[in-house]
Amino acid sequence: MNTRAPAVEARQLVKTYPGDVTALGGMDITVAPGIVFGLLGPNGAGKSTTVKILTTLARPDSGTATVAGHDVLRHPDRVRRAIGVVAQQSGADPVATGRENLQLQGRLYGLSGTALNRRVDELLERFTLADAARRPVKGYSGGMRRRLDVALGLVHRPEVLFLDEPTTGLDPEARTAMWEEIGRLAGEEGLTILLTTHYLEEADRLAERIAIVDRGRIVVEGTPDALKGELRGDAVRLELGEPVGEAGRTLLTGALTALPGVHEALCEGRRISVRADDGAATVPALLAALDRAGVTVASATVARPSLDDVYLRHAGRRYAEAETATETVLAGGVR
Ligand SMILES: Nc1ncnc2c1ncn2[C@@H]1O[C@H](COP(=O)(O)OP(=O)(O)OP(=O)(O)O)[C@@H](O)[C@H]1O
Repeated sequence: MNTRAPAVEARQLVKTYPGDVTALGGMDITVAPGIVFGLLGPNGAGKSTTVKILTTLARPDSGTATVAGHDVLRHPDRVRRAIGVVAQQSGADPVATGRENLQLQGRLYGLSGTALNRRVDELLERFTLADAARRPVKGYSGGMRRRLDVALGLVHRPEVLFLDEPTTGLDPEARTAMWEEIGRLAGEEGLTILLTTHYLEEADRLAERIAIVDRGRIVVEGTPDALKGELRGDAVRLELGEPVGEAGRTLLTGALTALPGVHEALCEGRRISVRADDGAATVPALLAALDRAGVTVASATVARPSLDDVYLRHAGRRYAEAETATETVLAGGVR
């Protein structure tokens, strides 16, 4: 059992932005030291606001938080010494070389002389940037820039590293390389990593524990396997010929959950999600029940539970829908 104090502890963080936007509505997080903790949620869920508060860049309206044992409101300077931050936007100077960027960052943290040079060389090597070290950053690929950003966040050997959407905007190859890099970092010298992501796959792959954020709160937290394990059996998804109305929905879900081996059924618009012991074996009975109810089925698929199903269960909507809903809001200029 891990008896060390939490690396990050936030209690009931509330943050409201002008225009009555509640970004955080009582956020609680506890991150044990030495693990990769994933804050997973769609755009606008409140992940960046949480990171800003924990990294002392914003103040909560109420609530408390400690990072590496220091109170973010009372001792922001101590927190800043103990953390590394890799923000969504690169902090590197594009005109300076990779080496110069690292040297400047090191100096800001009080390193100098051979200690600084040694640390810079080590990081350039570590992030496979040694060959590009003398080239201006503006000529780097997206993946190289991101690796430099992470190296910059590590110059002063922080206890806690914040990675805000580390792979957003990277092509699939660079994303996989970054995942491998983060995986390697995780095993190192007790470093704690808090990463935010809106990629289900990223959280599943990297994080030892995941907290799902929806509308400014944690809706569920646990290991990826435990979260998926909550959902017994297979997920069966049925696409309907036409949407089902409110009244029909209750009748249908009642009829489907009465079938043997079916644990739950959720109907939203044209889609029915069913959880069943043996998905493939249950499909014929599901189709027959829907046929009896006069509902036409366009397609049926069987899958192992994914984090998307966990999100649906706890947030009450599909992950992709939550993302689209936010995009609509953004397109409307509300943000
Ligand atoms: N400076 C601001 N002024 C007004 N509203 C804001 C501001 N920053 C964030 N918000 C709003 O607060 C909510 C939470 O935003 P936040 O950026 O924390 O979410 P997020 O989960 O990090 O999303 P993203 O992945 O897009 O960064 C959203 O509704 C957002 O529009």
